[in-house]
Amino acid sequence: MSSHGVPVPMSSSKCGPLKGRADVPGDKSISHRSLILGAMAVGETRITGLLEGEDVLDTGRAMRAFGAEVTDHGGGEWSVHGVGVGGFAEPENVIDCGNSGTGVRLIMGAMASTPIVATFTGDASLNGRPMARVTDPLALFGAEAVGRTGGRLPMTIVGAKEPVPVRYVTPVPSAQVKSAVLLAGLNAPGQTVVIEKEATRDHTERMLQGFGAELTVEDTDEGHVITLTGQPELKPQVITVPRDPSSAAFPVCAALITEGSDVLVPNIGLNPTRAGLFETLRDMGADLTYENERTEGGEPMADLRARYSPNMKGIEVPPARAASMIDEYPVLSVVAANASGPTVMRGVKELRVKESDRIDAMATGLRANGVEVEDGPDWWIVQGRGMGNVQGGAECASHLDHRIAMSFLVLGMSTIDPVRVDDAGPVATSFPIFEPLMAKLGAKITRRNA
Ligand SMILES: O=C(O)C1=C[C@@H](OP(=O)(O)O)[C@@H](O)[C@H](O)C1
Ligand SMILES: C=C(OP(=O)(O)O)C(=O)O
Repeated sequence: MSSHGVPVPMSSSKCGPLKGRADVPGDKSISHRSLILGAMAVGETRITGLLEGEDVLDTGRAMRAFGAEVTDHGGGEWSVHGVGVGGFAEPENVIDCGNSGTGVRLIMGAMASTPIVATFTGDASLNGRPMARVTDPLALFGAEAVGRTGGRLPMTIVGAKEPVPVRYVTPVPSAQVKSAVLLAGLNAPGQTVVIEKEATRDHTERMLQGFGAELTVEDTDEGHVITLTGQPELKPQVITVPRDPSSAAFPVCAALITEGSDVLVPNIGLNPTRAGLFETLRDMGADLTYENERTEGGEPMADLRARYSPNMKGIEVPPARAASMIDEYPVLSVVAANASGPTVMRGVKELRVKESDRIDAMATGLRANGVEVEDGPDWWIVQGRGMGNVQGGAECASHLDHRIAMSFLVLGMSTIDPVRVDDAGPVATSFPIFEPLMAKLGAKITRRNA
């Protein structure tokens, strides 16, 4: 569905080699956090390379509703004039976070320890996703939440009048939950502690330190212990958003399965909490190299070079790697379908509560296109058919999920018959230039009539 609610059906088919350079947009996780932390700092944060996808634009609008001045200077340059920790104003209207779990959960955290009331909603996908995972810990700060049955949006959060700091062990491996607690901890006096058993993306921790908060991270027997001292004055920052490894995944995987391809995806952050897919592809035998490796803004970076890799083998993906590639399993399953032998993915229950049930969405579409897939509550196995041997020819449902839509469009580049996607509109949430970028490399992705 486009943001206007009209489905955007597309199809993709075999094409000549993909060649050239793919400049993917800014990192979605860092873009959300730049706007939210900018709004909680005192003074003006400048942001270059912000992802101008619908998810992030919704977060920008939300920050305005809470009183920050958010200005688009054009060309990915933005500024946020923040109101300080505890300075959020009460929004006059409902906050619509669109399709974005990150947006709504982080913003709920950011306002939960301030004595204001806000009501949140989203699209049909977001309104079906679980929110108790954030409202449970936010209640410990003193915030109250009233939503629909099952802890679903629309939901009203009554911020704590006298917030208290919290010690919280995250029950699910989720950077969104961790971040919501840390952002709520900003306006609680004393130390808020979050403990996670499995490390998840650490952008909130790094950025909070960058904004001047006192935050320490320790590895202990209990897990990863993050301690934040509340009520700091956050100092505005100048931020250059790195390009998004989760978006880079699509041209990289497309190149690996399209005959003769050689694609360069420059300036990709390889923070170990995000780089699991690329390691996995290399373990499968992909011709994927890191060129020009360097460190920028404290983050490891490289240019990714992906070449057609006809002899990849299925593997058992280490479950310990799941959090570092959680958004990349759908497109990995497309590569797995073109590898030889089974690819086994375990410890991935979280895939069932994303924009769609991603195991079910991919398994159904892959099966319809001639790939054998088995699945259980927290695992799935894709039986690889060998490069170029997937039949294709079926229509796949994207279920309002950008990553499902893009994954099936990548699948169509390798199949014998074209693959159709019922609605690629959601791609605009995270990768608004996906279509022209892939076309420039040589992909055949076309819009169809509904
Ligand atoms: O914190 C973030 O920016 C994100 C965390 C992940 O979600 P979970 O924390 O729910 O796993 C990921 O799927 C999402 O795309 C972005
Ligand atoms: C899961 C995702 O996003 P979110 O949770 O922010 O909707 C994603 O981008 O793959």
